[in-house]
Amino acid sequence: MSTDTLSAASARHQKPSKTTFTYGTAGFRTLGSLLDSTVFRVGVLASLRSAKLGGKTIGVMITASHNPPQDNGVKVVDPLGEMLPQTWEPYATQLANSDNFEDDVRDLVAGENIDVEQAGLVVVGMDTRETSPQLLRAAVDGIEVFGRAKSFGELTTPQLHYLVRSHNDPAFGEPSEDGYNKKTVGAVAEILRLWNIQDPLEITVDAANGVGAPKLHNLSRDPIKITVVNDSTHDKSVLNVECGADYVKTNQKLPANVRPRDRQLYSSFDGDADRVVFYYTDGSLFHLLDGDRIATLLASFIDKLLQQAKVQAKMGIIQTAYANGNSTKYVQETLQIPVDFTPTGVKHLHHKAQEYDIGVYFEANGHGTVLFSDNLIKSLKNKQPSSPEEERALKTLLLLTELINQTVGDSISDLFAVLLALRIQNKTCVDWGRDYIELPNKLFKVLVKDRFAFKTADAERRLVEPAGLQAKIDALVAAYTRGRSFVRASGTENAVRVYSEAASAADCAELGARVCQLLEPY
Ligand SMILES: CC(=O)N[C@H]1[C@@H](OP(=O)(O)O)O[C@H](CO)[C@@H](O)[C@@H]1O
Ligand SMILES: [Mg+2]
Repeated sequence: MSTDTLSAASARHQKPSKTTFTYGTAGFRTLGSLLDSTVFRVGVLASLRSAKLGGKTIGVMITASHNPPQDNGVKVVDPLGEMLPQTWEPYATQLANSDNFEDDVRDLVAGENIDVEQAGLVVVGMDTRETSPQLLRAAVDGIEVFGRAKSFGELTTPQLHYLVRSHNDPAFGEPSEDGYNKKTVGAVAEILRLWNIQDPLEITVDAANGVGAPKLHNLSRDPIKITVVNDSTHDKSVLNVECGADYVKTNQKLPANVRPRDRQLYSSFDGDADRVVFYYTDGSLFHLLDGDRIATLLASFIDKLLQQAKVQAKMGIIQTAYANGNSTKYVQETLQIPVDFTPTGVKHLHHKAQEYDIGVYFEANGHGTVLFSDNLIKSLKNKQPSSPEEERALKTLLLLTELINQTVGDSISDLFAVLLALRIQNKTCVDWGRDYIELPNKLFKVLVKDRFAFKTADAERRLVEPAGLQAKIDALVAAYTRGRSFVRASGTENAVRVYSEAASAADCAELGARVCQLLEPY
């Protein structure tokens, strides 16, 4: 180990005192001004991860997604574009907080039996935040202690995942941003051609003033026509402010600067473009089409294609406790597709989805994707169609496996998949909104002394600690028709979240407020 380099480099990235860092639902996330040492250390960890895996390419993404402009964050991406395995998360947390960094690195190297000479490439991307460029430099500094860094500058999070995967697996696509664009636009164009659709795919997207904006501009070429609003990435103070997928989903209202025409579809990305939600207005009414809707739309579209292609496949939809109760009912009773529940955070949903031939996973907030198993792709490729209809369905399915990001939720590819599903099925946004009627639901954020005191079970739907609290929630819920409420600690913010739903909006608000009151002593 080049201890001199490690100590010299780490001396340039002093850890702030009195701050504890935790690798949570989506890596480290806090004020950007506090993160220099953490990002440097994550850089070191990423190159060690690469060494551990015999030199495979690893990714580091600098972003705080939908968080406010002053925040930032960092996460590590594994070779096939998956999240860092949970067994390595404690190493990340330990190194970030270590007062004996060099010793702890040495212990990790010995404990995991890592040959640091094996450290290979780490690709790095960042969102558009003010602190991102300096944090990117800290990451590179850390990576270069043992390995090699390649910075791609501004990227969406899913583009970084794509790049990691394509560096390790050339069949996945060209390892460049241009390769990502070509793969995406190529699949869209080919699907439109198969279905003889002449008009381009058109929509207005609120890009949250984030990195999705320039990336959408790059992609907006024949046959894709996108109008981007909230695309001010130069003004660093407006990222995610009164706009973006999280704002629209949480407040259930239009973002700033979108002036909709009635019954027309609009969409919002989050700050790093891995979440997308849709909506339309009808008079004074605002209709949100969230991640639950995207899952049902794509699953039913794919199901139809499977039938047309005469292909048998095991499909499942993966949800979290935040999925609307009526979406679950619709999937189980009308679509007759099995539903699984996992804890919050795409890493959990992603793993569950891998158990199916086709695993459709979306968090209600619009973060998700559709995974196709290698076996299924192989059988789609090998199948000899016996009619033109069958052939078109088979080809469309194969192109969807190219279009839809197989590594992580991706606003851009999800956007196109949704627009294609609607267009091919001649379905309007109003039809889509009528698939099922959502139960009124509300999300609350409660500040508590210690969010880590809140421990859950049953895919986070029940509290096991603090003792006795779940029984009180159950007693409240029992009084409301179709009532449901649960409490869990956020993994990205210093708060506890409360979710409520019920048959009427008034009941939903009252139930949620009462559950929030139960948290006052904590
Ligand atoms: C209710 C909610 O939307 N929670 C979000 C949020 O996690 P929390 O652990 O709830 O803070 O951020 C995660 C990362 O983006 C996302 O995966 C998750 O769905
Ligand atoms: Mg995000």
